[in-house]
Amino acid sequence: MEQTLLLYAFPAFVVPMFCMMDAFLVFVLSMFCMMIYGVYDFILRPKYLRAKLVKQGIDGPTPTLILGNYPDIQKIESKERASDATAYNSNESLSLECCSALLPELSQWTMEFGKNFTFALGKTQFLYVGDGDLVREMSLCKTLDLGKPSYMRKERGPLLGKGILTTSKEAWVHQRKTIAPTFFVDKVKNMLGTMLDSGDTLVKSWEKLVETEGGIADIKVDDYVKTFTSSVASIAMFGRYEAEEQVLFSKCRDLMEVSGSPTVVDGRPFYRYYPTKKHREQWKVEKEIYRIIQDIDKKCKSQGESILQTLVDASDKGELGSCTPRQFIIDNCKELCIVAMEVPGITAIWGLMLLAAHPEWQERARAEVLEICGGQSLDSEKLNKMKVMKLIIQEIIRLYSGVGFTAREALADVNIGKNIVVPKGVNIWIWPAALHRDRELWGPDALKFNPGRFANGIPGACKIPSSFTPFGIGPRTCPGMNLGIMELKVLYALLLPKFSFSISPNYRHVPRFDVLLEPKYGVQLLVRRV
Ligand code: HEM
Repeated sequence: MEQTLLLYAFPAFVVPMFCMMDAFLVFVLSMFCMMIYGVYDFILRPKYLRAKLVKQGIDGPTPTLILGNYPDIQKIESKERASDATAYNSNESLSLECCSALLPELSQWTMEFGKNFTFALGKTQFLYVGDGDLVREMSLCKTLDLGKPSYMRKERGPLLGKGILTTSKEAWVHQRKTIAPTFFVDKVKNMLGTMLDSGDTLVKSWEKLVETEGGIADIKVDDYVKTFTSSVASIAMFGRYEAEEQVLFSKCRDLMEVSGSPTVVDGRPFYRYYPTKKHREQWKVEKEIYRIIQDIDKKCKSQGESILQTLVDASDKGELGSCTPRQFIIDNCKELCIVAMEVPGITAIWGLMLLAAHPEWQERARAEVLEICGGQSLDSEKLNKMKVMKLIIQEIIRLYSGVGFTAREALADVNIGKNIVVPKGVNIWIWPAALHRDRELWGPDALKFNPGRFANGIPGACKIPSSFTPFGIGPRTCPGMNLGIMELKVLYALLLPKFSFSISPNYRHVPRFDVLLEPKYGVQLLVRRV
């Protein structure tokens, strides 16, 4: 009897005890696994990646545990980062050196370790490629194992989402095959009419300003230029540029503004999840953009051909990766709006500043436009004949192409040329601003604005032509290149015959690198009628 009672009591008493022990064991085990994983992820893996690079002759500053080289960066930046320049003094020549002021740590490490070096931001190991020969090898590397860094999607989620700029492998191939043909030369040629109309609106508004200001207007050109690029982008994307699209592009600008520099660069891991004021603002604007694109999409269905329609058609076929069809449409649409407005916009703004600071080249370009157009309206044939303009645009994008880094992540071990194997997990950075100012590649006048250097093409200007990378490298080069160049040409060809410009005494020459390389306080010009 006693035995039977004990048998009955056994489960009632012991089972919960076992359960508690089980739960405790599971807890201890999972803590142990997490610790092991943490040690592997934060300490062993970065050490292993760094050792693999060092073994191949690529050295760099010694990282600290967990934080990597963040402490070094803070030390160097607090010493070296230039304070904002004062107003531009027209008696002095404009300094086109900006790398050591923007990211002094990269300049210092280049001096210490050579043009290629390795460093760590937290647990992420980087390979910085500043050597023209290695850039050339990279540009020949076609493997899909060179993808986009995962930190871009994590840190830039609200801004970029899962569109073409952040995806890799087969999902990227599908996005690329969908998007790139929409910017082929024949498609871009058809956008000329739109560009001329938008450019004409800009010219008329400056004419009015100059007139009301008594012959010379002090104009901050940024908003005018970005309205021009937004309207061109909008008509390509949606077939129209009306109130709703104007709100969309202005929200995209707000999102860029609140996005600032990525946290992987400023050193606060997991910071992106904190509901700070800035982050809440980003999440709010992101949602607004999502809603507006959805609304436009409903209306666009009846509008016929547009890039949005192309995205919709491709969203239910091909490899979407981790995207839902809706994300495929909306994230790509948002990315394209942002890129097509901001990058040619910022490049065109820098270009106006450079032309204003170099009246001799401004005059040559004006004379060429007047000679070729002879009072007639612009067309593609006339644009193609503008040789001086071509040189000027090449020099503008050499110095200030707007884009910060060309970034890649090795998604498997990747051979670059014959000598280097980049181990899986390493991020690669190429910095065009530094590469395009390298005296060994461009000669002693690398820091001068000299469009004439391109008179014999890129090989005549640069010792290793494939290290001229304003539009990136390899299979991921910019698909919007033709559109971007044509926008610059049209804008300058419309402005130059009407206006001459010089730099306003209120201009402050402070390049800023957040999402893109832009003029921190905008570009302010003194504009007169010719
Ligand atoms: C002067 C103007 C422009 C410049 C200097 C420029 C520059 C660049 C650069 C450097 C890249 C990175 C390439 C790489 O990672 O190797 C890029 C990518 C890209 N650009 Fe542009 N761009 C310009 C205009 C445009 C325009 C007008 C569009 C049209 C939407 C556009 C769309 C894109 C897209 C979609 C990508 C991502 C390509 C991919 O990852 O497959 N760009 N651009």
